[in-house]
Amino acid sequence: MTERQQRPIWIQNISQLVTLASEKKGPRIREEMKELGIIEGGSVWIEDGVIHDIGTTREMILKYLSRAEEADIVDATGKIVTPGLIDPHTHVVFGGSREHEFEMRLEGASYMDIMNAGGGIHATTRKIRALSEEHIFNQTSRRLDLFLQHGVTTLESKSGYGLDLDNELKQLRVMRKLHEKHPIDIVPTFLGAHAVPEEYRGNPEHYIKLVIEEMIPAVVEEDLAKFIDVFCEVDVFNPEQSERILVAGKNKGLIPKIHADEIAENQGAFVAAKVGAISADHLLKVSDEGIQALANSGVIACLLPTTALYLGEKPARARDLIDAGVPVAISTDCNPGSSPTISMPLVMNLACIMMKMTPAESLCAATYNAACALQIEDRVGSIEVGKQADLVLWDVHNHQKLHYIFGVNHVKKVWKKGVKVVG
Ligand SMILES: N=CN[C@@H](CCC(=O)O)C(=O)O
Ligand SMILES: [Zn+2]
Repeated sequence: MTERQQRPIWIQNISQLVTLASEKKGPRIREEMKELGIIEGGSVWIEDGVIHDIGTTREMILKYLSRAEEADIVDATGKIVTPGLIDPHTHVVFGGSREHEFEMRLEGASYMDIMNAGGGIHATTRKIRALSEEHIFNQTSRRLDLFLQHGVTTLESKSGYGLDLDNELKQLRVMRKLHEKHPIDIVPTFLGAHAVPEEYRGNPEHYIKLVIEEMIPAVVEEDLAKFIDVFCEVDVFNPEQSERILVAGKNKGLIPKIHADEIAENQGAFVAAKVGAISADHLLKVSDEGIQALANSGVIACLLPTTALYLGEKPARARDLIDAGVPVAISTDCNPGSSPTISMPLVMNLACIMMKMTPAESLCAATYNAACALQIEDRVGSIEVGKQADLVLWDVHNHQKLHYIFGVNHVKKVWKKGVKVVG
């Protein structure tokens, strides 16, 4: 059955329809992050894959009773509906796993020690280079199923485990195929500057030349990425190199993002502000001045609390960022080293528990502001007439409970473009 021929879906008696709708366009800051546009006793009519109408169940019965027989009716008594979650920072296309590094870290090794000794990103790079496209596709597709079961309907995915022309393109082509075949929408980011590969050790400038002169043009030529990212970190790419790579990408039409101030303060926030990045991600060690630079330039802070937890680091300063007027998004950072998780609901719980964000701020950060970090807020991230019908039905009475009870998957049903894909 094509999308055109689908029966309409009518969700009724929703305890809270959490729309995130607002007059405000663009990323939300400060108090705006708490405005959830809740309709108590809500109802949604979905038709042709889009949100056709919303209101209270009482209003919607008056409007749609005569068409009730055409529709598949869902009774959502005692449950809430939110926009599909959006994960704006993942490394979900990877091969193998790194549990031995987890044990090494438990015994005292640091993330950077392991990477500098040829593990970490380099270990996953060896895997990606060795595995076939088909194998990587199948492994990632199973991971995407789990994301979907946990309420994620769109995610960003970075390359950065190929670290040579062929294998970076291989990773990005897998993303394109997954985007076509899997219900989850994938927004691709080129992260060729994730590490200096082992064969260029001691020669970063030669690798940067390859990224700028060969990889970026090839990625753009095949239209394989929307964003460009760089791991701006002590012992990886310094601020000047990071800026050069991001500007080269920007000049070819890619939108900059940056791994900023994750392990050490490394001027990442300033680079983000200078190049006009859409987001600066991690920010565990950002300085007060760095926060101000982000606020002044409207860069979105994408915070990754599971990474801080997993690496045993202090969480990012979400409160200071929000108070300074920086829009905040949150993400899993799904990767095999510093955050092997697929759970945005866990990230939302931890945004509250570790970073003292309120449930409302957390939900905004995982939906609307996350959509802004991917520049797709015109079609997803909130429940508004005409937007894509990407919705989650949660088995909780109110949105606070979603954040309050943790370690449980509250997802009951998920619709992607108006098609039920979970439940
Ligand atoms: N910090 C750099 N990149 C990832 C980790 C990648 C890996 O360890 O494989 C991150 O965002 O945490
Ligand atoms: Zn990352």
